[in-house]
Amino acid sequence: MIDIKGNKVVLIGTGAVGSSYAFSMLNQGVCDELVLIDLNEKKSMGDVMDLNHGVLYAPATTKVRFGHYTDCTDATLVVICAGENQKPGETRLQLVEKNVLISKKIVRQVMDSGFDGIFLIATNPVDILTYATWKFSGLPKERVIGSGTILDTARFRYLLGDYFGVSPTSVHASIIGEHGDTEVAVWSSANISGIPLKDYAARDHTENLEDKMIEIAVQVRDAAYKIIEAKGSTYYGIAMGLTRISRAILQNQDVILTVSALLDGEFGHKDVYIGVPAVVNRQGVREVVEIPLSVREKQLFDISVNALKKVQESFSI
Ligand SMILES: NC(=O)C1=CN([C@@H]2O[C@H](COP(=O)(O)OP(=O)(O)OC[C@H]3O[C@@H](n4cnc5c(N)ncnc54)[C@H](O)[C@@H]3O)[C@@H](O)[C@H]2O)C=CC1
Ligand SMILES: CC(=O)C(=O)O
Repeated sequence: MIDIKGNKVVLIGTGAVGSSYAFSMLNQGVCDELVLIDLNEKKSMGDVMDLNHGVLYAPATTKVRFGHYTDCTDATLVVICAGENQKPGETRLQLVEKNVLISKKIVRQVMDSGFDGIFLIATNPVDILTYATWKFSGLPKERVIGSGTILDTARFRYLLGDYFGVSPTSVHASIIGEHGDTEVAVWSSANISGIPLKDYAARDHTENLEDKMIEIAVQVRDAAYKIIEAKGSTYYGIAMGLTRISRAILQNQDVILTVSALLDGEFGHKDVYIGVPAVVNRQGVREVVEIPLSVREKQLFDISVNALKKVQESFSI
């Protein structure tokens, strides 16, 4: 059983994604203590100093410090953002070999500390890396979570909100499947405050909704490629998505988020970590929520599962 009092988070990997996550956590006052670890110790130490100089202006006093793997012993949450990122034009799946090796070393050191909390993984390809962490750690599936399609869903809701002129919080829609090229937009249940998209669009949007839907789904799928082409890597969006998941865990929120969770029969699949809506709380993933899918969406989801399983099977994880 996880200690429900402590709110200690250990972050491993303080590159662009990790340091943005640390900044976001500090700004939202989500944890009591945030420990930073990276192979590049000097960079982490610099980040610790820099972040601490902002604590005065944060909503809560988070203790930020540089640390080592022994700090994981009593951590509630270990967040892994360490590893290679994509170069322009590279897919997430092309990172798999290098990042699985890095993950193996990191997870071993975390587990050697006696860690008995929850892992949250961001390193790409995130679904495969989450599966690898689950296998390497030996922890129950509920306590190993990947960021999955949290970012893709945020991109989707942002673009739909922008198109329809409403806040993304009023858009209810999700992206499921691989965090990558085979992800699936769930149009069949997408709605704006309960109103199906086609009915909402009929009010004042004259454009062909089908064409717009295709355009938005492509924009979501290819967003990372565009950002990487423009500035080298993506980090703010995922940092805020990771903070949202961390808050759901640390504050025991029972909130439904699209994260990478292990399927155990849900959606007709087993033994694969993939982006799905799931109830997240202090125990990790409480349950996967089997939202209804159209026949076409289910076919696309199956293709996504098979794409991940193919990569999974090519490794002796
Ligand atoms: N899940 C998602 O939605 C997203 C995932 N990512 C992924 O996050 C990962 C990190 O990306 P960036 O921060 O941009 O990369 P980065 O290159 O800026 O940072 C990576 C950090 O990992 C550290 N590192 C490498 N090996 C390590 C080890 N064995 N132990 C400890 N630290 C180690 C490096 O020293 C470096 O500081 C990539 O795999 C990237 O693809 C990025 C954006 C979104
Ligand atoms: C890099 C990445 O996975 C993303 O921005 O979606």
